[in-house]
Amino acid sequence: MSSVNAQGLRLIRGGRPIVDGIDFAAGATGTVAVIGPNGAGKSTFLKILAGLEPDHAGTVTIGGRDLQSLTGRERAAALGYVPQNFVPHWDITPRMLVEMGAERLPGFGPDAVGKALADGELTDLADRRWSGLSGGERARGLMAAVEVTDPPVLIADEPGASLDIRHRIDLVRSFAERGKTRLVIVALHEIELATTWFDRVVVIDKGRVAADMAAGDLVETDVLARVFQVAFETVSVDGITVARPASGRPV
Ligand SMILES: Nc1ncnc2c1ncn2[C@@H]1O[C@H](COP(=O)(O)OP(=O)(O)OP(=O)(O)O)[C@@H](O)[C@H]1O
Repeated sequence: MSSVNAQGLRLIRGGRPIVDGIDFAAGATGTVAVIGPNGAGKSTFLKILAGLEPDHAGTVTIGGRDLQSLTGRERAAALGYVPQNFVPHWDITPRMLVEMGAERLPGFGPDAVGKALADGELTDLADRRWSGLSGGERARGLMAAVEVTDPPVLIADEPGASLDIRHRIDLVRSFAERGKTRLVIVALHEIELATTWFDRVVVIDKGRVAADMAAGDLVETDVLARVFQVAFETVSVDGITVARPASGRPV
């Protein structure tokens, strides 16, 4: 189990700050949704947390250890990262990808690979080439390759973007379950899913944190309308108040 602590994150690209002073701290368990408009800096923020943008300013610690000081193997044990875009360099199969995930860490055998493939409903597709898979099947393969390592910290960048509604709900449900014992940080665009299934929502706008609060508190504020420039309404679902766009009306 690992807490995450990030202080003073800043990253310049193309001569401008695309992450512009983000502080973020999370305990060893829970679910955090990262939302914000296109280009707000969500992916860049998650890449910094995953150790993939080493030229950023500021510090990131995982389990109290500076991320930059970890070896590749230690980092692989500390966190799992699901990128927004993944293009394999050769025509890999889901089984090969999951095996590569499992091989990164000791103690994982064929049983774990088979279970991860089954959990992703990929058993029948396990040996099909990547080029022959649909977008959603690829997304499930990618998730399976990270989940097989059962990382203490799971960071995922729009992992449900190409999934149909059932698989998307299955995915957020699995994040909610995982968040009981692990830390899960997910960027996504579906405000309704973010406010329904995640404990906490971080809203990023123009490289900064516009709000960072419990989902139930966020829906009572005007932050969503201000940041997204769309009117939102709240509805009560199973005793949880969630936000959804009010028929796409602009603010
Ligand atoms: N290498 C780069 N050079 C210049 N600008 C960049 C570079 N990488 C990212 N950016 C810009 O930084 C901003 C933040 O990008 P990022 O991918 O983090 O946004 P995002 O919030 O994840 O967006 P989306 O919702 O569209 O996925 C964007 O305006 C993007 O064009």
